[in-house]
Parts: sequence; structure tokens; C-alpha cells
Amino acid sequence: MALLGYGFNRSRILFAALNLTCAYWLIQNGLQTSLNQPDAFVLFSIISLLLPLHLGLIAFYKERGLLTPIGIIRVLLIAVSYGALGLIWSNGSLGLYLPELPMMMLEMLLHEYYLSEAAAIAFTLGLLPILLSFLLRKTYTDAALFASLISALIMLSWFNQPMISGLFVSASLIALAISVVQNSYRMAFIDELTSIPARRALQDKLSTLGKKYTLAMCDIDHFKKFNDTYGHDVGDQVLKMVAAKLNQVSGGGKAYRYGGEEFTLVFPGKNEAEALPYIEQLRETIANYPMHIRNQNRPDDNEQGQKMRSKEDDSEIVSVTISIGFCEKTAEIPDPHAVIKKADEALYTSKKNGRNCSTAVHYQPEAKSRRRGHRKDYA
Ligand SMILES: Nc1nc2c(ncn2[C@@H]2O[C@H](COP(=O)(O)OP(=O)(O)OP(=O)(O)O)[C@@H](O)[C@H]2O)c(=O)[nH]1
Repeated sequence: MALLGYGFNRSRILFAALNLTCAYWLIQNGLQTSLNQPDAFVLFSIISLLLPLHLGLIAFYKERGLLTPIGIIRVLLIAVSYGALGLIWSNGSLGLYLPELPMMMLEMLLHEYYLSEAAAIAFTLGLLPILLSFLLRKTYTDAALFASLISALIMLSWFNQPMISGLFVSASLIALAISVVQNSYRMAFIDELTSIPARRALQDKLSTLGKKYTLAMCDIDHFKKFNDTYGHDVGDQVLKMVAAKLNQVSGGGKAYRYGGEEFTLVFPGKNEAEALPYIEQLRETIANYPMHIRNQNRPDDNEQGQKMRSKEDDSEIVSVTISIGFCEKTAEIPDPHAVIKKADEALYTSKKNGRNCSTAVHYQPEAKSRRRGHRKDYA
């Protein structure tokens, strides 16, 4: 598990695995006896604090790599805390610290339950950053940390059950392994900027297509000029908007980012004539969408700038358009990559025909799709 975390550059996974492994090793070697033994009791009490607190701390961390000064400090923090505990325990002197424990840790001895008030506080302190990180970052790693915390809570609460610690460590490591797999799937198949499936996911999809399908290549018009006029960040916003609209494709279609400002729509089970209404609907939706762009040229602190402070003057509305070429599979063009190539050629016909329109390779609709008026033409 630690190797997986290291190999996939997921340092938080590695820290969590290290935390679980250290706790599990101490449980296996020091807690296979009654908790009425002072040594075992102190060991159990300290583990029930370290486990949740480390998990909470890990949730705070940003991915900063492992073989970096901060990564090494984080590893040492876990290793030293469990190492010191293990060292005192192996000397047989851990039980001497029993009288030093606060009442909120000792009372579980009197009432014969397993989670002390102090451990409950530690679990709450561990839970808060995990929940916060999950809400803000929404990563699979945070979900795995949450699963590990809950399984640690269950293990410590039912500590007298046979094999409970083995079940705990298995459940936690499985959750961490799943998060590594899901993270790597996301990295490989989902486009980071637009959050829609990426080129690799398209390649997978192409290999599963049946006898009848249509592929459409979509390209944002004059995107270079857009970048040059408004800046790369605004260009990224445009890409996100177009991707979000294309992702709403109906008619059984699916959208992919092909690369740069190009997108692909896949329509399984549809020929060009059947796919056309859905393609046109998307083209029109995008062309009619009023995109608010913050005025990059607003003066900073002069008279003119003050005049422009009002919200209306601060942004302008532009419309973004896309050109589309689409092609169905035929006996002459049976390979999906050849279909894409043909769709790409049709896309360039759309560009030549004035942009903001779609062109089919085979189908000739009676009334050709027409270019719509722009709210603002940035060309
Ligand atoms: N902001 C941003 N720009 C990108 C990204 N990927 C590619 N581009 C830009 O997209 C532009 C593509 O421009 P061109 O291929 O020349 O075409 P165009 O300006 O869209 O013109 P036409 O296709 O002829 O309408 C280039 O300037 C790239 O730098 C990206 O992820 N973000």
C-alpha cells in the first residue's frame, strides 16, 4: 500500500498506510492480552489517541511529495510517535505511566468500555479536518481517510471481538487502495481543466462502438484570438463553458475533450441524419449563451477607472461559437479513427463556410444549418 502511494505520488495515502501499519503492529504485538494489564491499557489508550489524530493531521496536508523536507518531517512525525511508544512498551515500563493518565482516559477501566472520553475527543478532532478536506477538495483520498477513521472507531469500540484489528486494517487498506485506483483512473481518463472525459476515455469508447454510430468533431471558433484578447485564464473559462454545454448532449451522445480547443461527440446507434438535431441543438445553445467576461483593460485608479466601477461596465458579454464536422460509420469508412478523420475534414469545411455551423460528410439536409448572428464577434 505504501509502495502504491509512493508509486502514484500520493503522499497522503502513504502517510495513512504508515499510520495504520504502525498502530496495527503495536496492537498485534502488545495488545493480545487483557486490557486490565497496566502496560496493555496505557498502550491501548495512547493508540486510540494517535490513530485518529494522525488521520486528521494527514487530511490537512497538501500533496507535497515524499522525498521532500516536508514529506520527510511528516513521515518522521508518525514514525517517531509510534516508535517512542513502542520503545517504552518494549522496555516494559509503559504501565508505570498509568497513574499519569488523566481521568478522562482512566474511567473506561472502571466502566469496562473501550473508547475513553479522551479518545472520543481525539476522534472528533480527527473527523473535523477530514470532513472539511472532503467538502473542499472532494478527493478519493479524503473519502479513504474517512473510511479509515470510521473503521478505527469501530475497531477500538469493539476491541474484545476476535480478529477485529485484522478486519480494521484490511478495511482501511482496501479503502486506501481503492482511492489510489480511482485517483489514477481520474488522472488518466478525466480532463483536468474541463472535468469531462479525456482523449484516453475516447479511445476506450471507440473500441467498444458497434455497427452504427456517428462521431462529431467540434472546434471553438477563433479561439486563439480569444486567448490573445482576453488572456489564457479567460480562454480556460471558455473551454470549461463549452465542455459543460457539450456534456449536456442528449440523444444518447457523449462528449470528450479531444485536445486543445477540440471536442468529440460520440453518438452510438445513430447515423448522421439522426445525430444532426442533437448536434445543432448544442451548437445553438453555445452560440446563444451570454458569456460574461470581466474587463481586463479596466484602469486601476484614475478618473476613467472610477467611471467604470459600476458592475455593468466591469464586464462585457461575448458569445462563443463552435464549428462542427460529423461523420457516420459506413462500409467504406469502418474504422473509428478513419471516421474521426473524415469528421475533421468536414469540420474544416464548416470553418471555410463561415464557422458557427455544422457539416456532415454524407447527409445533405434540405435546409443547410445557417450561421447565427453574434452578440459580439471577437474575430
Ligand atoms: N486557454 C487555453 N488555450 C488553449 C488550450 N489549448 C489550446 N489552446 C489554444 O487554442 C488556440 C487554438 O488556435 P488555432 O488552432 O489557431 O485556431 P482558432 O484560433 O480557434 O481558429 P479557428 O479554429 O480557425 O476558428 C491556440 O492559441 C492554443 O494556444 C487550453 O487548454 N487553454
